[in-house]
Amino acid sequence: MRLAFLGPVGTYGEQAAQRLAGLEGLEGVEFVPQQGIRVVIRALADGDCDLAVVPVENSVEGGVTSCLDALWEHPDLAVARALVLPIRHALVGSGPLEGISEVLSHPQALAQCSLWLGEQLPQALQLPTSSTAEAARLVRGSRFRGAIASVEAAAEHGLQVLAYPINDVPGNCTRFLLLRRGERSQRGPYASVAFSLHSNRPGALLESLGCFARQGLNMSRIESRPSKREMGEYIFFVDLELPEGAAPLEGAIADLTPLCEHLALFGAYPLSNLAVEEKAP
Ligand SMILES: O=C(O)C(=O)Cc1ccccc1
Repeated sequence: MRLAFLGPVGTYGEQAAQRLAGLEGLEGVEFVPQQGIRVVIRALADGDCDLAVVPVENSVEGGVTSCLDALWEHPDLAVARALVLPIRHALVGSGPLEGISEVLSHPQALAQCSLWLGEQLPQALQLPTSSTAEAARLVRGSRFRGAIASVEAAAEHGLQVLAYPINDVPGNCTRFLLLRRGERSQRGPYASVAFSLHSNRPGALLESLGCFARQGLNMSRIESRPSKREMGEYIFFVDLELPEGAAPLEGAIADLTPLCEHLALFGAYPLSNLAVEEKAP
């Protein structure tokens, strides 16, 4: 079984992929690194891989737009499982810290360490890369370039840890999704849906959210993305907590369908939270 993840080795995506494969009880998985989040999803959609792991939301920076857009564009893909991973960034390189004039990393990682960078390396140029581990790979052999990546990525790419932890928010964590092709399940403790509405009129969104409220479904997240067709037209992404049994979700979807131009259920799935486990004594 081939599993696509955001590579190269040493990304947070790889950590999440290994955990998610373990939680699914999969054995003999071939982990296949890809160059970007959209490429990860394409590898699954095109049948080159059987599974894919992508970041969907960060506790500090919010939704990963490329992932949300890709889910909307690929009705053939389903969410099988979710995992919340604690994210602790390090500045890695061949040192010393004072000599670093360029910092490379994934844009999310640069944003998650922006206060630290402003205080410790205010003059350093910030350069975006396709992933944190790609940044680590690129700074190898340089004394003036550093990367923001995990401690594991530093070891993987033969670099020193120059500062750790450097994320601005101590509880920084990211939710990753395990995706597969095929039917989208309606049974599981969490569900993700997205919809666009027929009409832009007073109360239209309120009416649509009422479909969840009437079934007693708690929304754990709501986010809107531009439809990209017209200014002011949106797609709403909603995560729901499902009580035992699928009936309330079926009821909500049945009520919501006539209000929507397009409605997609990405799947119902289990979620594991390693950030909570980390906090437990
Ligand atoms: O680049 C990585 O390591 C990723 O997996 C994407 C990412 C970047 C920053 C925080 C969480 C995930």
